[in-house]
Parts: sequence; structure tokens; C-alpha cells
Amino acid sequence: MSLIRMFIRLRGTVRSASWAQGFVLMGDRCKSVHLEGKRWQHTKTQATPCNWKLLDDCFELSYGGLVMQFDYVWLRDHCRSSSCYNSKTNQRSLDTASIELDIRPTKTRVDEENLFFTWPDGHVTRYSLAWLVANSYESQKWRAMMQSRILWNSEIYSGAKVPSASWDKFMSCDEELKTFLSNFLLYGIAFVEDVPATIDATEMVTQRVSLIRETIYGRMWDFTSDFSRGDTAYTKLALDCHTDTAYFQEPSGIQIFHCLRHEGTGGRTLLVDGFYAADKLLQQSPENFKVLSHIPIKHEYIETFASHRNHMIGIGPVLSVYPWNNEIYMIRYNNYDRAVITRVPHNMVQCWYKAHRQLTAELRKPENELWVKLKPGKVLFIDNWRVLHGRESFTGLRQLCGCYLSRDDMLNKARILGLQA
Ligand SMILES: C[N+](C)(C)CCCC[C@H](N)C(=O)O
Ligand SMILES: O=C(O)CCC(=O)C(=O)O
Ligand SMILES: [Fe+2]
Repeated sequence: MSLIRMFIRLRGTVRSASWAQGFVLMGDRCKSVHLEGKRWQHTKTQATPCNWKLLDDCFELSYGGLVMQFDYVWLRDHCRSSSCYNSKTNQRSLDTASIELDIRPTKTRVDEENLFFTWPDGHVTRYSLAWLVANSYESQKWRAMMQSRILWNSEIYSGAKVPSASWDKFMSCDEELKTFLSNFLLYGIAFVEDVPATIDATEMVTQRVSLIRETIYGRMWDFTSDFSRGDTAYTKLALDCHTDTAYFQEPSGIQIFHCLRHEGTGGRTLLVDGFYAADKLLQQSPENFKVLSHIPIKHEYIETFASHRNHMIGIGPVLSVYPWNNEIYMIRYNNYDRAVITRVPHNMVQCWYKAHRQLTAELRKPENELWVKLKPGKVLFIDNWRVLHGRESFTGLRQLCGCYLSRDDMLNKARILGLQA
């Protein structure tokens, strides 16, 4: 059993054992009652009554209709007094390792809005009840833990009529940027239109969103089908849907494409929501989802051009999920760059191929494919941890420019603008 799962189970047991009769005790006067040998404490009548109990292994608080349990070390550790926490830098100054692991408050008291703990060394910690509620495990649990997203196929995305941002407004107005980022977080793709068809303007537009992540391809890159680098991207061939830089330990968070010119035919861009496909897989076959989220696979970029010598390796499952809630946060799918499978025993290899086949079938369903023709002026932002891209083969001169962006900094920007990310 994973540690986290064990932890959740433990918490569950503790909670159900200790709280069942708590609410009958809410009185209208200040009083304390004994229940199963434990002393219940109450505040005076108020809109939201507060009861608390010092249990052997945790502090139990009932407030605002919620029953919460706090570890004593946690309560000491999160003290917001000026000697424990620097509210100018929002950093902890307290040395957590100096807290006795069996610490208990010597005195506990409550007023209308606050709880006060006195610790064995005399230090007093004050918590506002509202802060404790907001930061309790029990209240977090009920909140949407998942990033809100709209999973899409071609019809859903087209039907949503998500507006593109427009260059002028995008560059000058934070509300426009906020709407853009909100759409980007929801769908994993977003467009800015009317951008001057230059590398400089493309760079400017990306700088509104995040910091450029420089890679072996440079900072801003532009490319044509001249095979100047050892990769199929630099040809006229079609490309099946994939995520880029699967061969990085941390694949690039965001990819930007701006088609600066195309004199020829074909060359449309393919976009597929990898999380939509993964979700379908999870519904149809949880075992196959599990296989793809557990078996680590290697991706590799080997370039042996005289001018460019590279050997990049990234290892990770096709589907990365958070261990605590199984929520998918990244898909790594690139059949071109997938390396030799060497670390998986043959019986598991067979399972992996079956699961991979099912995911591939889902990704390739025509109804899941969104095809767009990129034109000069239209800059595409792709969440490279979620949305796969590909392209149709083409003729003629076609020049694309773009860059990779840091995912953390995009999320940072979104939060600063007030979005939940
Ligand atoms: C985007 N740019 C042309 C610079 C690089 C293309 C990298 C292609 C590589 N096979 C991958 O999928 O990561
Ligand atoms: O040429 C294209 O449209 C995209 C090529 C590609 O997959 C890439 O550059 O990452
Ligand atoms: Fe690519």
C-alpha cells in the first residue's frame, strides 16, 4: 500500500472512531462535558459554534459544520507568530526539526474568532478559526482537487467557439491575457491572432505568458523542411500526433507555433486532447490505464550531425498521474522518439503494447482530431503536457517559428491574475 493511501486510510479510521456523537454536545452556555473520558470544550453561543477536544494523538476541532483533526506538531509548525514566520517574505523561520515530536499544548483557549495554544516553552500560537478551516485537511478534501479542464474532441472544441485573443489587446490588457490563460488552462490550446508575422513579434507575444525555455533547438527557433537538424520535423513528411521533448526528464510545458509563410499545399496542423483520450481509456479499461501510468518508458533524441551532436534521454510512463488522487497531469506520447524497451519483462511488454494500442486507437479516432491551418498572424499555444500535435505532409516552402515555454511560469502568471492554476 502506498504511504499516502495508508495515510488516508488511517485518517479515515481516526475520524470515524472519535466524532460520531460530537454535535449533540453543542450547548448554549460555556461548558465542558466528558465523553468517553475526553473533555469537550465549548465557546459561548454564536453563529458558528466551536467545539474542541485534546485527543491523545490530535487536536479535534468542530467549527462551521466541519470536524477537523490537527496533528500537534503541525499546529506548532504552522505558527504564524513573528518569531516563527516572516509575513513579509511569506517564509517560515521556525526550525521544524526543533519541535518535539510528542509536543502537546499546555494550555488551549478560544475566543470568538481565534484559538490560542500555549506550548511547553511558553510560546503562544494564535490561529484564527477561519485560517484553520481554510487550511484543514478536511476542508481541502471537499474542494475540487483537480484542475478544472474541459476535455474535448473536435466537436466539443469547435462547438465551444473559444475566442482567439487579438494582438493589440493581448499585449496591452491584462483582462484579455487573463481570459486567454483561462481558456488555455481549460482546453490546453489557445490562439492569438493578428500578430505580425515575424520572430520578434512571436517572441513578444510569448513573453506575455511565460519565460522562454531554451533547449537544444535554441531559444526562439524557426524551421523549414531543409533537414538542417536530424529530426523528421525538418522534412515535408506528415507527422502522427505526438508530444514534443518526451526525451527530457521534464518535457517542455508549452509549445508555440507561428507559421510565417507557406507557399504550397497541405501542412495543416493536427491537435488532439491527450487527456480526453486517456479519460476514455480509463473508462473503457482501467487496467490498461494503469499499465500506461505505471510502466516507465524511455524516450531518446540522438542527433549525430557534425554541427549538432545530442543525446537526450527521458524516462517516465506514458501517462503521469498524481499518486494521491490518480489525476493525470502529463501525457508523454511520441512513437518516433520512443527508445528501445529494455527494462520491462516480456509479459509486461505484451500488456504495455496492448494498452498503448488502445490509447493510440483513441487518439486516432477522426472525431478526436482537430485540424487547423496555421496562417501568418495566428500564433498557437499548445499545452505540451496535455495536447498532442501533428501535421499533414505538405509541398512548397513552409516556415514555422516558435519556442518552448516554462510551464511553472505560465501557471505563476495565471495565479497572479487571479486564476486557479
Ligand atoms: C519544434 N522544433 C522544430 C524546434 C523541434 C522539433 C523536435 C522534434 C522532436 N522529434 C520532438 O518531438 O521533440
Ligand atoms: O511542422 C509542423 O507543423 C510541426 C512539426 C513538429 O511536430 C514540431 O516542430 O514539433
Ligand atoms: Fe512536434
